[in-house]
Amino acid sequence: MELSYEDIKECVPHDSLSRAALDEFDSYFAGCDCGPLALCDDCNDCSCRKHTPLAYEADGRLRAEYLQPSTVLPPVMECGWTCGCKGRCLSRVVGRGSSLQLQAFPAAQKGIGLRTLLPIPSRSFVCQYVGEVISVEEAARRSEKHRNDTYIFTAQEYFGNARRKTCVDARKKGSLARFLNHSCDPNLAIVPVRLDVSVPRLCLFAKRDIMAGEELTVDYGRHEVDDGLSAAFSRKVCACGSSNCGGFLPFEETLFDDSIDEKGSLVCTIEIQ
Ligand SMILES: C[S@@+](CC[C@H](N)C(=O)[O-])C[C@H]1O[C@@H](n2cnc3c(N)ncnc32)[C@H](O)[C@@H]1O
Repeated sequence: MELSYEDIKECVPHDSLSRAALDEFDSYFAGCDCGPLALCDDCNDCSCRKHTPLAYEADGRLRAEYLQPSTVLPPVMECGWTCGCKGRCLSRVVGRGSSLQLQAFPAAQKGIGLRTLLPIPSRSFVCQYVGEVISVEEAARRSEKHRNDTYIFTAQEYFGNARRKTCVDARKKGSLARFLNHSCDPNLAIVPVRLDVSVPRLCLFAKRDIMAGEELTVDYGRHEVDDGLSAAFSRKVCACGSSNCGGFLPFEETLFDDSIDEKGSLVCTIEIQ
């Protein structure tokens, strides 16, 4: 595992991205022209809300439907710096950041893990998975190289029949979120959130109330019944300790397949309306 990394606050584009993908980092949404006191909720005429409903409750927590498995959801889009609204806007949660205190700690067989020093209410924004945004081909190359030890998270979003993959590698550049370990019964869920530009931010929200001192975990990918090939394919034994543990880290089961999302990358799949 890789302990030294450059600490960054936001994702950075990598040269492996196409010109069009690089341009997305600088192409800002028009934003709403609401006044500084606007709430930008579903009850006013905010132009941002005409595209997507407000994803948050008044206390800033994500609406429950966004954490339901297998639901088709509208994308989460927040107001950003091109918008006229300011402090009262209810659509600025990731944009405001988090005041939670997170800490890396030794997590036995899992290496380093991440825990919270404060209680976290269910559906609160916890942190962003930041790193280098790399091309699918570069993700395939890197995950082949590091196999049992990857920091790449691939979000797959489906917009009807179109699929968009966003690959974020926190190996060399990242934040404390890079220490999130896998659990088959995780307390965090990953949700792509957009503000300012169309490149999604991979954001982690609490699936339930989390106590101070608890390890923060996420599900790295798909779960399949063990086909007996785990040992032959050198899959890493999962040490999550949950009662429904699948036995092996899910993202490593098809390391020797051809497609990028089966090459050891952590995968989340989201269907968007
Ligand atoms: C994104 S890193 C997480 C941080 C890592 N533990 C570290 O020390 O840097 C992913 C790697 O952590 C380890 N890991 C994560 N969850 C695990 C689990 N449930 N059981 C065993 N190892 C795990 C695996 O080596 C995996 O490739």
